Amino acid sequence: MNLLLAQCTPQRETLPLEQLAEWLAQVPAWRADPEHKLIARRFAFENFYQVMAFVNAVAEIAHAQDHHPEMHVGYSACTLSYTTHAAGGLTANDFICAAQADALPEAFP
Ligand SMILES: C[C@H](O)[C@H](O)[C@H]1CNC2=NC(N)=NC(=O)C2=N1
Repeated sequence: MNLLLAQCTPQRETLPLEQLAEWLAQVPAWRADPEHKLIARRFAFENFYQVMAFVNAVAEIAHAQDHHPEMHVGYSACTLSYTTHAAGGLTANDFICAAQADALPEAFP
């Protein structure tokens, strides 16, 4: 699956470990928690204007994909985490949105 072009669909089953490893390798800046319930990445910026532009772009991805992150927003950084509530863990939807967030501009990649 091309994660950048993919569209989220309703998911109720978490991913098998093998698939998880393959997609984690495609979004290397993201970390899974030890229980593989979520993936997270910190994005760094020069100032709050850049942070909020990023937050709004991530919101557009969420609307388009109907899949929604947790966002921790600070003055010069935003940490995103994705999990699929309906599955109780990680699904394709989390990796699709992570890959699409990776494609947004970042001040300090
Ligand atoms: C019907 C709709 O697709 C679901 O409620 C979506 C909305 N956004 C969601 N976002 C996330 N992160 N997990 C979900 O299970 C989820 N479910």
